[in-house]
Amino acid sequence: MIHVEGVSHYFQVGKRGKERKVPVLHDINFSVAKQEILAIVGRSGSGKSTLLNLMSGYTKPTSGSIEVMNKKISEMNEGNAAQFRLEHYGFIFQSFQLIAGMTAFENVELPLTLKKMNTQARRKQVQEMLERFGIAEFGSHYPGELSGGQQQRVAVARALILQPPIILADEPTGSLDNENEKQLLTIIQQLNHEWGTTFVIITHDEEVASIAHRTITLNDGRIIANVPAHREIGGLQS
Ligand SMILES: Nc1ncnc2c1ncn2[C@@H]1O[C@H](COP(=O)(O)OP(=O)(O)OP(=O)(O)O)[C@@H](O)[C@H]1O
Repeated sequence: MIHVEGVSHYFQVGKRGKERKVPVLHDINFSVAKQEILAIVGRSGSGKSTLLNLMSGYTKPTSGSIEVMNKKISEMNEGNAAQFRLEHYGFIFQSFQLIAGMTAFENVELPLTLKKMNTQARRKQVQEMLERFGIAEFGSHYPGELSGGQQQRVAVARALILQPPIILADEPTGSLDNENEKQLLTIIQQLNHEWGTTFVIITHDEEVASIAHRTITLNDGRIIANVPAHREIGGLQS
């Protein structure tokens, strides 16, 4: 599904004439299987978000290649990478990233509207998604009228409504309390099982890593561990 091969990356920082290179990732190699839940852990500054940006095609690696579903995203131009993201990825962030001026229903509906799906089919699909996520009664609420846990469920419903094959998540439970975190992890496991969605999740949180099929640990831009959990991909997890 995803193959990261020999990826190194540095950022150029400083004023013109005084630029210097900041190496961030060094010779990163790993693959993600279809329907796998991969957790990426590591200290602050170890390169996790940079790696996710490279996998999503927002950043081009200094060297090495990243292939996603048989396409080299690391070599795509901006337009092709944007199109690729629309068709293959859903994104979940710690900060939800909901549109404040739209209701919960409209936020979840947005990807379907952009896809020009007809109104009736759209409404039905959004309603089903809100029900599945236990937030149907809040459809008419604006994000500012929802709790953090409810907002994150809206954000996850929006990320998943087009059933993308891959979800990239950056600290998805970072703003949630224990109860909301558990609910979100249950939803992730269900969709992973039911729809075969592949998840790559950056996390500081051991609870999140506990639902993963494999955990990669980064330290100073290097993979220092790549450890499978003894849990079958595609199987229902306890
Ligand atoms: N655009 C940039 N320009 C220069 N340096 C950057 C840039 N983005 C990230 N860095 C540097 O790259 C290193 C890795 O950052 P990154 O955000 O990938 O780490 P992280 O593991 O996700 O950290 P955190 O857990 O705190 O989010 C850091 O030293 C950071 O300062």
